[in-house]
Formats: sequence, structure tokens, C-alpha cells
Amino acid sequence: MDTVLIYVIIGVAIVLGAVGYGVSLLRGRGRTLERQAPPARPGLPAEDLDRRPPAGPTDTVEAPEAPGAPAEVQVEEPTAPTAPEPTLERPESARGRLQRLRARLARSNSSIGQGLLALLSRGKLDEEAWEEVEDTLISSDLGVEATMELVDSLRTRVKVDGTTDEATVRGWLREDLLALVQPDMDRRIASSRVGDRPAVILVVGVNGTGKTTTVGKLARVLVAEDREVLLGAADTFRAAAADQLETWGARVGVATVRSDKDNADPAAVAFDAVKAGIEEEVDVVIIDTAGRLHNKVGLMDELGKVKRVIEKQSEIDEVLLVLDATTGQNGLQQTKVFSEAVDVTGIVLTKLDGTAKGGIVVAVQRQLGVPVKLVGLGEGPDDLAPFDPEAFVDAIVM
Ligand SMILES: Nc1nc2c(ncn2[C@@H]2O[C@H](COP(=O)(O)OP(=O)(O)OP(=O)(O)O)[C@@H](O)[C@H]2O)c(=O)[nH]1
Repeated sequence: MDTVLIYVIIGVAIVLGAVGYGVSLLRGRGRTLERQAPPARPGLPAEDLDRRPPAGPTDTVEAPEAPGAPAEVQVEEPTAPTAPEPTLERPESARGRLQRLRARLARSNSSIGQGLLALLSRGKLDEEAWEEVEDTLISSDLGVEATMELVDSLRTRVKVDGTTDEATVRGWLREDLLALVQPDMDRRIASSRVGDRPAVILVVGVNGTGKTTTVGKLARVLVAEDREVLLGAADTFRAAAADQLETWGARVGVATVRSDKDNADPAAVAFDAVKAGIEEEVDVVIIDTAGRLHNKVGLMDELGKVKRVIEKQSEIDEVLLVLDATTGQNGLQQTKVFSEAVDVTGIVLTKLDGTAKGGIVVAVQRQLGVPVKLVGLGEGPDDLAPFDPEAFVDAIVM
């Protein structure tokens, strides 16, 4: 009986040993298969090819010749999976943007210019004709005061010179319009470090005017000028605004300081953004704010707090007010409240591509006493241009 038991134990031991060996073989094979699987290659768009390091020759290992085996077997060494390289866009440089967008400007404003030239070049300019000139200018949102100035100047010139030659009239119109646009205003944007801190730009305006988009586009303008930029998502009212801003920034390698909480305190986000900008020694911090503020008191309170909190660490170098050109004179009324809450230093006039009322440039500068510094001429990422009075007037009268 004992002998039988011993044989059984020996038999079980042999079977277990064989099973264990088999399992270890399978495991080892599994590992080999994993290692050999080719790593997924991250796809890189064509324009990014120049950023890749030059590819080295493929490592090939010659297998020892085995009887009956093919002459040469190439075994590809598995390459370590590489993290996908961020593909950064190269924004268009600021110079020449308005020239590129001139056609859009001309398309929206040509009715003013052509209408005026047609009227002014008429043989005889009677009272009725001058009234039509006035109406055309007022309907372009130029404002009554500026319209009167322009018409008075043109009437005097026509009277003194006695000509209605089209080229001459065009020249006068160009000169007078340019004077109204005030070409001498300083339209530079504060975007360089001031001493040992970054420049700070606060962007304000009614909701839907294009603030977040403008902050994103402005970051691109500044990146193209080789500035190091940091964004602050202090529009905590609209949940998607921070994501939107972050996406704009990521496209050109610009970081965004934001809060993960909905309805976080915008002043706290603005504070953190400026703090990070100082620590990281960037050139400029741009802060987006919310526009949906129910009343004047709410607006004053919130923007006032954002401003005060930022100023605990740094001066604010630029307050850009974003205004939708298609809202015309009504939009202007709304913006007055903003200029009372913070000292606006420049205007961004968006959606100028969608209106035939380019006169709003003159009206807004007169009303707020600050220059239009940037104009939005489309939804494309590089459709924001520094405002150039001459190019603007040329697009109207040419
Ligand atoms: N055609 C045109 N559309 C523009 C321009 N600028 C902005 N937009 C569009 O305007 C819309 C509103 O832009 P946002 O940047 O979201 O507006 P916002 O002021 O940040 O809005 P809130 O966050 O709600 O305050 C978007 O569809 C933009 O693409 C422009 O210059 N031309």
C-alpha cells in the first residue's frame, strides 16, 4: 500500500512540474510578443516635419544562420513609443495683416465711399445733394457731430475750388476722413516687460462682442512678435470660456491660468494669473473677463474688484474694451458703463467684416477719447489686425 502511495506522490509531482514549466514558457512567449509589437507612431502633420529629429538608420539584427532557415532574417528592434510632439501653429505676423484683410474692409465699406463719391462728383451740388451726403455719413455710424464737420469742410473746399472732378474730390474725402480718424493717436499695445514684471492687459466688454476670441487672437499676434504670453481665464461666468481660451493658447504654446470650479471668483483667477506671470517672467499677461453682468452696479463691483486685486501685485498697463461694430450706436451706449468702471486705454472693434458702418471707428474714439487699437475682420485665427488709419480710409475711398 505504502509503495502505491509513494508512486502516486511521485506521479503528481511530475505532472505539477510539467504544468509549471509549460505555464512559464507561455508567459515568457507572451512577453516576447508584447515587446515585438510595433509601437504606434504618432502622426505628425506635414508642416511639422522640420521639427522632427532626423531619422537614423533602422537597427537590423542578423539572425545566426540555422540549417533550413531563410538566408537572412531582419528582426526590427522595437522602438520605444515616443510622446506625441505638440504641433504648434505659427501665427501670421502683425505687419501687413490689415493689408491682407483690406478686401474685407473695402467690401463692407465701399458703399459709403462709392455713395459719397457719386454724390460729390455730380455736376451741381445743391442743398439736396449735401443732405444726401449727410445721410450717407450718418448711416455709416459716423455720428452727427463728425458728419457735420466733414460736410462743412467738403462744402468749403468745393466752394473755394469750384470743382467736382472725381479725383480731386476723392483726395479731399480721404484727407478729411483721415483727420476724423485721428492718425496721430498712439495705438501701440503695452506688451513688453515693465522693469521686472510682465505687462498686464485686461480685456473687458459686453458678452458676445468677441472678448474671448480676441484674447486668443491677440495672443497669436504677440507670439508672432516673439513675446512670451500667459493667459488668465477670469471669465468664470460662462463655463466654456476657460476651455475656449485654453484651446486658443495651446495652439500657439501659450499657457492659461484658470479655475476648475464653475463660478469661481474672477478676481482670484486674475490674481493667480498675474502672480504666475511674474514668477515665470513672461512678457505679457492677458486677462479675459466676463461680460454678462446684469447691471451697472454689478459690473462696477466685479470689474473694480478684479482691478484692485491685480493691482496688489502689478499695475494694469492696458485695458482693452471689445466692441462689436455691428451693434453700432447702441453698442456704444453699453460701453460707457465699462469706461466708468475701469480706465479704458484702447478699443478693439470686432466684426468690422460684417457691417457697412465703418464710421463707428470715428464715433467710438470720439465718445471714449481712446484710440481703436485693433480690428476684428473675420472668424479666422489671424483675422485680428492692428488698426491702421490710412489703410482703413483707403479701403473706404478707393
Ligand atoms: N465675423 C466675425 N466674427 C467674430 C469676430 N470676432 C469674434 N467673432 C465671433 O463672435 C462670437 C462671440 O465671440 P466670443 O469670443 O465667444 O465672445 P465673448 O465676448 O467672449 O462672449 P462671452 O464670453 O459670452 O462674454 C464668436 O462666434 C466669434 O467667432 C470678427 O472680427 N468677425
